[in-house]
Amino acid sequence: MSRRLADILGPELAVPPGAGELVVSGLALDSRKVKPGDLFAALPGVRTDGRQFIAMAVDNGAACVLAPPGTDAPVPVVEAREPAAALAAIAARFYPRQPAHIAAVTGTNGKSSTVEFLRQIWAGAGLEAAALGTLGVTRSSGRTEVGYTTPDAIALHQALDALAGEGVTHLAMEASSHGLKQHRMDGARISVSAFTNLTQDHLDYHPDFEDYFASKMRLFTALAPSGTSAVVNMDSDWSARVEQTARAAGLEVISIGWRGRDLAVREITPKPASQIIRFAWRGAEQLIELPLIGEFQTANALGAAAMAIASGLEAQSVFAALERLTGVAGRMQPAGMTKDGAPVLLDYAHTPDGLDKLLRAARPHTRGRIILVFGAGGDRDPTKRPAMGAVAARLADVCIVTDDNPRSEDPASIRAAILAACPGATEIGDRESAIRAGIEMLAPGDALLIAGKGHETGQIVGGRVIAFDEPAIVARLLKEREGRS
Ligand SMILES: CC(=O)N[C@H]1[C@@H](OP(=O)(O)OP(=O)(O)OC[C@H]2O[C@@H](n3ccc(=O)[nH]c3=O)[C@H](O)[C@@H]2O)O[C@H](CO)[C@@H](O)[C@@H]1O[C@H](C)C(=O)N[C@@H](C)C(=O)N[C@H](CCC(=O)O)C(=O)O
Ligand SMILES: Nc1ncnc2c1ncn2[C@@H]1O[C@H](COP(=O)(O)OP(=O)(O)OP(=O)(O)O)[C@@H](O)[C@H]1O
Ligand SMILES: N[C@H](CCC[C@H](N)C(=O)O)C(=O)O
Ligand SMILES: [Mg+2]
Repeated sequence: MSRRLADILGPELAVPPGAGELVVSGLALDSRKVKPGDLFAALPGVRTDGRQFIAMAVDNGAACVLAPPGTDAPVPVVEAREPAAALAAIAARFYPRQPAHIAAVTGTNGKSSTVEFLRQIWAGAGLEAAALGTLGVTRSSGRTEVGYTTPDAIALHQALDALAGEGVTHLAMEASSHGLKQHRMDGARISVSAFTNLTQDHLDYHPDFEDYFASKMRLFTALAPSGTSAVVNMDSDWSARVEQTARAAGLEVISIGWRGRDLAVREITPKPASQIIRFAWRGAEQLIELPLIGEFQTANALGAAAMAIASGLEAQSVFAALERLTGVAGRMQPAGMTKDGAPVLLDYAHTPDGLDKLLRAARPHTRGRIILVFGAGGDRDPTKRPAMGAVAARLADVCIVTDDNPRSEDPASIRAAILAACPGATEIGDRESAIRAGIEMLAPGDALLIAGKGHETGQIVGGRVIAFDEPAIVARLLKEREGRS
């Protein structure tokens, strides 16, 4: 695919002198991936600056460079004061097709679940639907990985174009705070947006909580067109400010949750494998049975339902669809049970609030003890480690602290930071051994929760990804236990 540079710059960027007929054959933001004829976007980064790699990009055949004003290069330079935002606009023109309806979800927790539930509701209504986020691109036919929750502008627009080309009309995507702050999805044409909740995460990347909040709010203030609907879950501490921000941006707020006005939750009754939810939709009482456990899954399912209605589906058929939802990979995922029926559940809780919600979700379903195996990621917000330890100490009966993607850090010091706030916990660094210990402890009535890895298939140690198939490991260890008894 090739395009004239002049055709992909749009009105806001000037064509460099002499580059009027220049043809660009691709886009790249990593000099190591530049191919002959590409436009190389030299973006300022956290660790370094893309401008340092212009020479490498040109050596690899870059035809032109996108960079801040005043950048020198031996090829034409497209100057942009905000090169990341400019790249998003360029990528949207280079890869012009997008699904007609794009729903975008932001918040600390619940994005992947909400977009997957929305995809299921749309698909059940006969629409060509997809979800895009941490789990990759999901279609009814299966999943392909994308590596990020919100991929970079080039990868994102390539994916949007390909999905539209395959006939996808309805896409639900995750808007991460990194993605929003780095303008990765500024070129996506959003028709409905949503906010789930806001609690601590990513304070390694965001200088403070206000910056984290403001980054999330770009979805409403900069991306969602005025007049479109924004679904706001009202049950988090930040919801009132979120609602105000959305209204000020000219969005039609649909407020949901216990404190919601459009969709007001009245009562949730947990059953062994489901929950009965009584709620009002614009004043009319509704009663449904959601075939999933955990109150947080109710919040996500109702958020998806409100977005589906905002996208044009009829409310009663959407609520009926909630009764057919299937669980999201790695979120409260049953992974087996002992022969006495003590369950093992896998979950992706990796924040203090995620753990809190997970442990509270499991409690009504557990007669005996809740045994929790968890860790915290390396090269991620270190301040969430003791906070996660404290939540675990408060709400689990037995805690086993283990490793979860130590990346470049010393795993023992990550565990130590958790253990400092989780005094009674057992420390077992090796994740498989930690799971084995949890399984060995299970008595009738107990439940084992294994948090942090969810759908992930590897343990990232240093720069290496070591295969770690948690469902298969749990199945094998349960079998071993049964073999001995
Ligand atoms: C913290 C963060 O967001 N980092 C992203 C960011 O990297 P950076 O700012 O550190 O980049 P840098 O190393 O300073 O380099 C600056 C520029 O020079 C370029 N470069 C660099 C080296 C080189 O040899 N040649 C070259 O051209 C880089 O491509 C980059 O454009 O820009 C890079 C290029 O797009 C991303 O790959 C990188 O993601 C890193 C690997 C990452 O781990 N990101 C995670 C934290 C992330 O984005 N997560 C969010 C949220 C997850 C969630 O909670 O759901 C997500 O959306 O996935
Ligand atoms: N609405 C919610 N409120 C609080 N915690 C939640 C909620 N939904 C999910 N969680 C917890 O967070 C975990 C991750 O959920 P999910 O993957 O849907 O969130 P996410 O926002 O996509 O996360 P990520 O930032 O990794 O993309 C779940 O496994 C669960 O433990
Ligand atoms: N999207 C989150 C996922 C964390 C999952 C956990 N397994 C970890 O590695 O910390 C992040 O990249 O911060
Ligand atoms: Mg996600």
